[in-house]
Amino acid sequence: MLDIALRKQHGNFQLDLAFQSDGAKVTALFGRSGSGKTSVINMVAGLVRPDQGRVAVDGRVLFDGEKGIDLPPPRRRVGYVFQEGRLFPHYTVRGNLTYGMERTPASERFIQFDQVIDVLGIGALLDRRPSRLSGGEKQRVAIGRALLSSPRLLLMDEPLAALDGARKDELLPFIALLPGQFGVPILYVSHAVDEVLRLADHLLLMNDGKLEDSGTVEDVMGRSGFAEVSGRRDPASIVTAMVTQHDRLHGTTHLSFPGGVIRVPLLSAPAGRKLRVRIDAGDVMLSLTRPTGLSVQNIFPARVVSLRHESGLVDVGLDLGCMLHAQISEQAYADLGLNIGLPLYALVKTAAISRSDIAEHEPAKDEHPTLAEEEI
Ligand SMILES: Nc1ncnc2c1ncn2[C@@H]1O[C@H](COP(=O)(O)OP(=O)(O)OP(=O)(O)O)[C@@H](O)[C@H]1O
Repeated sequence: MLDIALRKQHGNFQLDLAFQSDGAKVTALFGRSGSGKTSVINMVAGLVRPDQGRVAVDGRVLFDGEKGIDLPPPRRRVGYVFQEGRLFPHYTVRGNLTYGMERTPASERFIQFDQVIDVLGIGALLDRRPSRLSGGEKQRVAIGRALLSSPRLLLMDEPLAALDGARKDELLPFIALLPGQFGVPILYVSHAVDEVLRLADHLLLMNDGKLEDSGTVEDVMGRSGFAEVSGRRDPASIVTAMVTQHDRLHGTTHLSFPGGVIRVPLLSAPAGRKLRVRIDAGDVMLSLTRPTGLSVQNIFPARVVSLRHESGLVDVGLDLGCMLHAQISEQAYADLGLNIGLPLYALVKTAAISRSDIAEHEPAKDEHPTLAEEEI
């Protein structure tokens, strides 16, 4: 349980927010550059002192402005992974890894060296210096070093931002494994939608030093504040789905979800894999009758459950076993005669769902991420 309230004046910039995150494995702090994300985690880590506030992790108070509690960083039991590894260049990988471990009293160590090496796949790197590691390897070692201090909370500040797309895809599954394997919750700073989709349970949306929204990934990504901050056209729905089959002939993968079967562009994830799919509200069309003679493959019976008028558009909430949002014009709303409870059909074009809108959410228990040979 994270219980955080922070106030800080940085020149003209004022940070003022409070949140709690109970039971989440990964809490994502999402916002534009300069919204104050790094400042928040620096204050949780004890690297920056808030003007006022309180920071508690599982009931253990790390900072309380009123009570004069301000634990120094090493006593906070918080691990920190920075954007670019920040490994000690004069230590080998082994030296970097044991650094944090040796500073944690033996009675408080609950994460084992061998387990970290194994989960992060860094056994072959132990005798190398950081200068002989690729970007992805450096980050895995940095994660290992943070974990080996047996932290009660892991802070990650855009840990993938310095990596190219391929390395990023490779590291994401490792990060997804961490809370389950080590039982350490993560506060994860990002401004990448795909990372949040993949990793987070709880989402905090920051804007100009304030918390603009907070809740489950499904809820927050479905609201207009997130669309605005992430530069997306419309709000979106996040549906949870499972891979059922690949239709290579037609280049599609079939996913089962509460609304039926949705076809998306061909994926490599195996059958049975659980995914999150992001569907932009503007990509959902509505029809009062089941359409025929259309190219659209994804047609779902639905019922209107909410109508929200905003800036000349109507957000139509649909129940099709799960929630799906459609965004239509006032004209279309009037022409269709929409009202609450009306049965209709929701249509989603397969091609409108891009691969970056689909993320594995829970890694399969019996699988371990695989690594390609990395070029330095
Ligand atoms: N020590 C400081 N002194 C003055 N201003 C600061 C200080 N640290 C941060 N700021 C200001 O606070 C604001 C928030 O910065 P912060 O780094 O927390 O944002 P961010 O959301 O993490 O951005 P980015 O994604 O670019 O890292 C910025 O306007 C920044 O210039």
